[in-house]
Amino acid sequence: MPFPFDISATEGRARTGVLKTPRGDIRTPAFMPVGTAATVKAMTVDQVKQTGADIILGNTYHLMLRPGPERMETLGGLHKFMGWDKPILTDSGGFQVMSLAGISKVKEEAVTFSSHIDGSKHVLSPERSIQIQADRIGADISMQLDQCVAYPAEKDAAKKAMELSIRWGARSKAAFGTRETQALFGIQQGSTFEDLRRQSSEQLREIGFDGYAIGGLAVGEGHQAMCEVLDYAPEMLPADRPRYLMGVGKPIDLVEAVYRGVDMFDCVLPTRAGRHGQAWTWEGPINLKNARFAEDQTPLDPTIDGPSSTYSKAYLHHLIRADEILGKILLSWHNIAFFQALTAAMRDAIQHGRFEQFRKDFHARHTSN
Ligand SMILES: CNc1nc2c(CCNCc3ccccc3)c3nc(N)[nH]c(=O)c3cc2[nH]1
Repeated sequence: MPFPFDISATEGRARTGVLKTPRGDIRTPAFMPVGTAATVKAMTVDQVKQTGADIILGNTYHLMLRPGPERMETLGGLHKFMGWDKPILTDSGGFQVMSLAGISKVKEEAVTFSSHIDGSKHVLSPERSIQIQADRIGADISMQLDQCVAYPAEKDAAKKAMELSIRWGARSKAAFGTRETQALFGIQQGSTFEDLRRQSSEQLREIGFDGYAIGGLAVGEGHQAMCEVLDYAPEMLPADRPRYLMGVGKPIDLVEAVYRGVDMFDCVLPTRAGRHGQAWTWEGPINLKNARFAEDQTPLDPTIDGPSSTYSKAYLHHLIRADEILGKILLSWHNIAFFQALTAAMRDAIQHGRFEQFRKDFHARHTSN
């Protein structure tokens, strides 16, 4: 029985609802902070909770290299290990292998690669990825193993990767079996080719998943090209199940993807940008390193609880300039809280039938650079 997904309101293609899991409810549209190596970088789980996040991401690739799948299970699984008792979604590791690992080889049977940490050899098959995600890490939501092609892609290469991903999707589903307290999401591929994405969607639907991700985007195509794919891709997927756009994105990407029917997001941007002094605001990103903040006593955002409303830009400017650890902590915390405030505002707008107005106001106020 898949997790109940109750859509409480829609406006055009945008939806708002709740994905109910044994470890807690996930309010959608949802932004999922990324916790690569069993930590949302520079934040305690309590701080992550305070931002309003309902779910975080774990990463099979990183965790299988360190501390290792079997040790993770010995230690009671990721929730216990890191002290996060709400839902965790893990990616299957294939994307990270292609972007992080040393030499890697993709075969029908599995991906083989050498660790970027110590060069050790590893094998990731659909079956092994499911075992690591669902049984060793204990993820509430696991992702099928897939192959994401770079952008731009030749249509033939995109077709081959999409068809391999479908075969791996079927093997992932078979390995996952039927579970009462855990879910498995399929991943749509097909690069920027509408017919490939349609073929992928139809075959994913036949296999049957608890939720469906849109993969193969945020790989360098840019906002415009991504939106052109999102003009059709989300609605090729079942309307009654969650749609997760992987690796996205900037605030403007979230607004435009929600407008086109996406429910769930993950991105390293809030924490990564925070560590480099960038703070996200309703007017767009600002960099606290900039001298113009040296005597600015206003807070980042008085409407957001926590560091966003309790510290001056001048203080944050000082911390970042001094490369103080606290600067990375406070800006990561603010950015995650801002992304939660953004998704909360979109949920509220859709619930009250004013998302169109929200989207217009957002564009008027936000200058993305
Ligand atoms: C940034 N752009 C982007 N990211 C993509 C990802 C990874 C999503 N983030 C997962 C993560 C988990 C923990 C720690 C860090 C990251 C994808 N994952 C899969 N499986 N397939 C994709 O097509 C795919 C496409 C992507 N584009």
